[in-house]
Amino acid sequence: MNDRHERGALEPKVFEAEIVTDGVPGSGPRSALTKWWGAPGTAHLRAVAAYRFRKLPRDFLRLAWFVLRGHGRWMAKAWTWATYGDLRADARAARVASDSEARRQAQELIRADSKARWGRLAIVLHRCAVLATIVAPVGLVLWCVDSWMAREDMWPWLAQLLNLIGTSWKVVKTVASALLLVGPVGWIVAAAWEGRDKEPGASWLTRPDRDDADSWIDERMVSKALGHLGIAPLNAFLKNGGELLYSIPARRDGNGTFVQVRLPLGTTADMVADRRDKLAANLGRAKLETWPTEGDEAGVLDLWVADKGALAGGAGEWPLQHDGQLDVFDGVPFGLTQRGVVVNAPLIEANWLIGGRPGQGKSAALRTLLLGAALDPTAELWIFVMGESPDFDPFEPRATRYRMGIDDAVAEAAVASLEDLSTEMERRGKVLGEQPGRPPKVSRKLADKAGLGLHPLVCAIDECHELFQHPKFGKRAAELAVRVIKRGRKYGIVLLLATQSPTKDSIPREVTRNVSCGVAFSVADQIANDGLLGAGKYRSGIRATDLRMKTDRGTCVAVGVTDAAFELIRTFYVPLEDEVDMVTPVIQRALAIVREHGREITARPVIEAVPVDHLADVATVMRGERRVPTRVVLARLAEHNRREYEGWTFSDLKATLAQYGFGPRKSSGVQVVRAEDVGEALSRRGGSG
Ligand SMILES: Nc1ncnc2c1ncn2[C@@H]1O[C@H](COP(=O)(O)OP(=O)(O)OP(=O)(O)O)[C@@H](O)[C@H]1O
Repeated sequence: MNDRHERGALEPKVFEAEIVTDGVPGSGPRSALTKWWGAPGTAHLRAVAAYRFRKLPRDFLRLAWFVLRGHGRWMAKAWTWATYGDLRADARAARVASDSEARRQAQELIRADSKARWGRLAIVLHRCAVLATIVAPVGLVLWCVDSWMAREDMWPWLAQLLNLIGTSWKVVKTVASALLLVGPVGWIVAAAWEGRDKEPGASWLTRPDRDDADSWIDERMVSKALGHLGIAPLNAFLKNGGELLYSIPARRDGNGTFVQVRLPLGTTADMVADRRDKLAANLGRAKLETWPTEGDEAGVLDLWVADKGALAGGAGEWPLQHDGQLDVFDGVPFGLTQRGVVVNAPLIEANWLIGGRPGQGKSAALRTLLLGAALDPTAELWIFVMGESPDFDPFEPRATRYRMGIDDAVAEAAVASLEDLSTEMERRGKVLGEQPGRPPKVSRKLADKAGLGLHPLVCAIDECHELFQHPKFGKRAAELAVRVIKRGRKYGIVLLLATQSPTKDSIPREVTRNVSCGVAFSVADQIANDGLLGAGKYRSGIRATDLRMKTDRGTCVAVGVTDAAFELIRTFYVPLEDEVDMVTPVIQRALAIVREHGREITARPVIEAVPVDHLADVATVMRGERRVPTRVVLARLAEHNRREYEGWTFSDLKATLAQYGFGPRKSSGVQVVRAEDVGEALSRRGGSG
């Protein structure tokens, strides 16, 4: 801690002023030296050197401690080796686990190891003895000969041999005396290495490099923080000298630091995510600034830690507040991610579910998306507000459908519009099928062709839980919404839903399951969290429950908005409050853009339905079965196209089939429609048509 305080005073100062030599600025060797001295690289090196110099006494003590601890560790290792500590621990664990087989194996292994070790020692001693019995007499003889005879009188080969032995002995002596000097140094270095701090990272060497030093995060700190979470297997691993494996070492990632850690046996990422408060405290951060989530596997922890205070403050002004138009195919600027990057929220081929506690910014976020859509001259807007709220009033001139209120008429209008969207999908499907090359989905080019009616159609429903829970229209609204969400994406039809209450009773499960973009502002519990972001998100650490009411207003957790597993987004805010209305000017601009492009905004009260093909519908609801009872056919038809078939009776079905030359038949006492008859009628019609 002290390091940080001390450091501030010694922060490098870079003097940029040039020295004037002989009246010529910036010339001469003195100037070059000054420049070099003041260059950022040199200044940094000086800062590091000064920092290390100040730390010298502390480093010395630290090193001495390492040497001492290194010896301790060696002794412990030697003791473990000598007493078969590892194998004994295995045997103990097996006994505790009542695994007699494993225990027997461990004991056998101890016996076998001990035998092998003594055996090896015996072999070495034996070899030494053999060598001594050969070398000693020969050496003795040579020594005697060399003592009693002059070398000149010896046989030449013997004299040469003795010379060689003499030279070798000298070399050995020189090397030994050198080793005697170097050896202790090597020994101390090895001991210090053995006794070093085993947490990874050597950031203490270069700490002044970082201008965010007081919010320092590196592998060392992360290991320390993880080691104090109270997770038993992780603690045991670290206590036994284990080192965490960093598959991605600490690296700058936007306004924070990212690391990926492979957790040891018995520890999962969600165990860490469950102790997020502690982890945040250990890292000296607010909870919101600490994001432990599950990586590719349950045992891999992705940890992103924001720089201190980096997430405070809003996202700033919406980039399109004063100027510019937009192509919805490119997305709408929505906010800033935790990394400080602008999120271009996808609208085309996406559906949104936005939720959170009251007053946290849902409507404002929905408004931002709609403002983006409004600035695309080809986009059509339908807006339904299921409550008495003026949040979207300024959109009225730009929207082709706008209804607001708590009365049943608004719910009815919203359901009718969802029906229309369903019909519109069928029409668009047909139009697409008629285009050259049968494109699979609406593209920008097709959307621009005014005659085709394939332009982006964005339908927003605020407080949608009121609609889905409506006693009369709720069920139908849910069915239709699911259909639009599942199939609308190909046809440029987008559904945006916002709600205060994202529970399974208020929002149909299928809606939650199928929306591509989930946005959660501050939510109360796991149910609301997973209702908006998807099942299992809370468990894996993606939690909007940690967003604080009021303090984090305007900040949300979003999934599906980018390729990342989640984003923490500070949303842009286009104010619409008591006396400030920045929305209307944008809408005015949007209207001008629409006019500039020669388009018109006209209310579309009814969408022309594609003519219904009864025979084809009957064929569809046969679902490949040979015989289907007429009452089942009627039920399936109503499900398939409620508007057309809801009131149909047996007589209607019979009359319609009669037009195609067949009718229901009796089989096992019930009236059925036969697939054969339908097939024949279809082929007859195909032939005649
Ligand atoms: N991105 C933001 N940045 C700053 N302030 C915001 C942001 N979004 C919303 N607010 C503030 O929060 C207030 C409430 O926002 P909003 O009406 O969107 O909330 P809500 O969640 O829709 O509430 P309710 O559920 O009651 O409709 C706004 O009036 C504004 O003051």
